[in-house]
Amino acid sequence: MRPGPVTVRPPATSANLGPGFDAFGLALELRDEVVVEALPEPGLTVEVFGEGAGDVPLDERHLLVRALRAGFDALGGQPAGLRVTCRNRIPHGRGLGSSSAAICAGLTAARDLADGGALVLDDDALLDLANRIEGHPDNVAPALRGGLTIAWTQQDPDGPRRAGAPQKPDPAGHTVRQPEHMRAFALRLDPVPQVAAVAFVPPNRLATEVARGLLPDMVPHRDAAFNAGRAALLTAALTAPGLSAHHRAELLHAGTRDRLHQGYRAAAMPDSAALIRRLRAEGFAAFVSGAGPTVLALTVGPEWEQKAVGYAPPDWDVMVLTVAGAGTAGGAGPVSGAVRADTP
Ligand SMILES: Nc1ncnc2c1ncn2[C@@H]1O[C@H](COP(=O)(O)OP(=O)(O)OP(=O)(O)O)[C@@H](O)[C@H]1O
Ligand SMILES: N[C@@H](CCO)C(=O)O
Repeated sequence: MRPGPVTVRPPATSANLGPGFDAFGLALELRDEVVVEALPEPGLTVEVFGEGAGDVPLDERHLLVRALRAGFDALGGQPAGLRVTCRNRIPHGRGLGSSSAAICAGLTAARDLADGGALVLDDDALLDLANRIEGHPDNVAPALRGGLTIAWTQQDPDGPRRAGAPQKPDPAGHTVRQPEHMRAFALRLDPVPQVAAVAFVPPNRLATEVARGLLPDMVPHRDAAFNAGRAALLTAALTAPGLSAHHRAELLHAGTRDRLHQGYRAAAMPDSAALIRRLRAEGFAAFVSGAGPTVLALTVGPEWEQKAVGYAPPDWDVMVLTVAGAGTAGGAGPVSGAVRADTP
């Protein structure tokens, strides 16, 4: 075990993007910064500045600490002591992937501190472990890899006893929600550089668990077929080169329609639903970010960004965010800003 400290900077993420429920995710250039140090003496110190300060627990229940513990378990052992410092910018419980950022930061820091960590927990195993803690892969995939990701789970080709993944919940309460025999995968794509996002963040929170509880067990076949087509269209609208801005904006608008989750959740976020209606009526590709209540509008240039910002309700935060080319664990795309650096 290296003492560190190591610094990791996980990006915010927006999941679903309209039709890609539990599959699509986009990494956004808004990052938390986490410093983790392994100490020779027993004990745990957690400091939180910014988002979540005074709110999240500062002990073993802290989500990032739980991810660190799960990471160290998978890597073969816990350090004697830990010091964790979080400088958070991603708002909590708003649909911008704060919980995934914490999980991915914890796992990546554990891997960076462990001797030979990347050999034991490679990028695929890291994604799978992150998904086991989060419960769905669409935020953790872009949080780890950056860019636009399409995530899915399928039967583990190596069987349920593959090394590096926890087999069951342990007494310390490290959550393992995904069935053991299922494994998470993700494909990373690069949106064209013109695409950015305007995030409208309301003052109120909506917990993902609550929003998931509003979804029905069954949906009409025609709605499933509708979303499948729009999801395919959105992938092309985000990545196909050579489209005019006007044509791309039209395709993004059509490609961000959804019938599988937003309608069922609208009553829990009526202001978000109203803002989406206004933005879409003006041609913006607007949708609920993740489980909400943040509204995201995909844009195709500075004029669109500036116009969209004007729709922000008075007491909401509004941010123009570029796509993050690099995730917590690196990424193949263009990097805006340092992603990870060992603190001297
Ligand atoms: N950086 C963090 N450190 C510790 N706990 C966190 C952190 N970020 C999120 N959490 C925990 O996760 C909760 C928010 O998770 P939740 O999944 O409801 O929202 P989200 O991740 O912000 O949104 P979404 O999953 O829809 O994108 C917080 O209330 C807090 O308990
Ligand atoms: N796909 C998840 C994302 C949560 O961030 C949901 O909408 O519940």
